[in-house]
Amino acid sequence: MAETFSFKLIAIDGKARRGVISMPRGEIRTPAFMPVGTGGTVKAMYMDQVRGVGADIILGNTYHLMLRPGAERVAKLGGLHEFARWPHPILTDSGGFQVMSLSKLRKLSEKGVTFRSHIDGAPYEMSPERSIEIQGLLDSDIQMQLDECTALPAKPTEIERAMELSLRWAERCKTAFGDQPGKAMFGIVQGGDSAVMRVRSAQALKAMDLKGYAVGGLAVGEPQAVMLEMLEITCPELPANRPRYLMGVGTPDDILKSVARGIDMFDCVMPTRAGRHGLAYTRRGKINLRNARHADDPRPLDEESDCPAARDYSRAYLHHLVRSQESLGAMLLTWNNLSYYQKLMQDIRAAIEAKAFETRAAEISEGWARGDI
Ligand SMILES: CO[C@@H]1O[C@H](CNc2nc3cc4c(=O)[nH]c(N)nc4cc3[nH]2)[C@@H](O)[C@H]1O
Repeated sequence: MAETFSFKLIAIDGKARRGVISMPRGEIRTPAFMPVGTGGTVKAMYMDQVRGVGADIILGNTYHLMLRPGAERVAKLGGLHEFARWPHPILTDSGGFQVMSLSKLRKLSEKGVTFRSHIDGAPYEMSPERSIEIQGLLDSDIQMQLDECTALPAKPTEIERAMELSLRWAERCKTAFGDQPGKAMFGIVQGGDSAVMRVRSAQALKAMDLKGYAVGGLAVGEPQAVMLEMLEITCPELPANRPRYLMGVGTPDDILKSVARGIDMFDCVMPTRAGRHGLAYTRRGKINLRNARHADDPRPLDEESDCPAARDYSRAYLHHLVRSQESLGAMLLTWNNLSYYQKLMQDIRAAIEAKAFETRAAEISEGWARGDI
């Protein structure tokens, strides 16, 4: 355990980086995948299981938690770690993205955003200062600045406006966050699919000397090639000795390709959401357990996995659970998927240390393509 937030690079292989973030609540091995725990729970999982598959950190959402059960209430109950019984690091998103994608009647101004809850229509205001205040009430370890994520495609003037607003909000969040040595506030690079705007955003945030940097405004439906091109433009502008977090990403293939371009941290609803919809991620590719072809298949998802959900249950049983909409179906597939994602991250970290990332990445991708599943 460390008194203060620090990031150490252990090995570099091309642009791929193996590092470790040290914080009072524990260490985060990078490249890292953060299971999404939106409302203070990683859906269909016990927190001990989340830890058991190898997660060092989970993600929470300011937007959801401020609406229900309320940030002040969580603070009164001892903060999000106590509330959700997860004593390890938590990163919270700032709410801007969720306001724009979930809430109703939202209005954005220099001051912040006003909106109505998607749950009960109640009115709320969220300024950069209030977002940081809420993340503090949740006792979040890594807090994200409030930003405006531009939906793509967008006009250059729109991309520039939102990117510049986000920079002003970054300054206000840095001031509101103040000096908290055991925690971190990350800036978020915006700039849509514009190289010029991405560089301007990254350089301005670098000048603020923040403890970490997220690449935002991506994984919003753009082609993978556009996302990767934005990483090739953005990462070189960010300080090498600070963590880089690609928000909302992604599939196993997205992760391999983004690590290869210098990204250290990921979060994505894919493994948990897919698990609830009958989809299993395996080293041989994705399996849709809804498909009737599994009805009589006695094989497990992966006989070599150390995860009981992958090793001890037949595909026929999983197919039955999914078809019958049994809760255990979502539980076992979520467990399998998060276990697969963490095994992938472990594989990636070891490959970078061995200076064999490119070869290993190709082997992993071939495994998916074999398709003998
Ligand atoms: C396209 O699939 C949907 O999209 C989400 C994943 N993609 C994503 N891109 C993001 C960008 C930002 C950002 O620019 N700023 C802040 N503060 N948070 C962000 C969070 C993000 N998440 C999933 O919810 C999924 O349902």
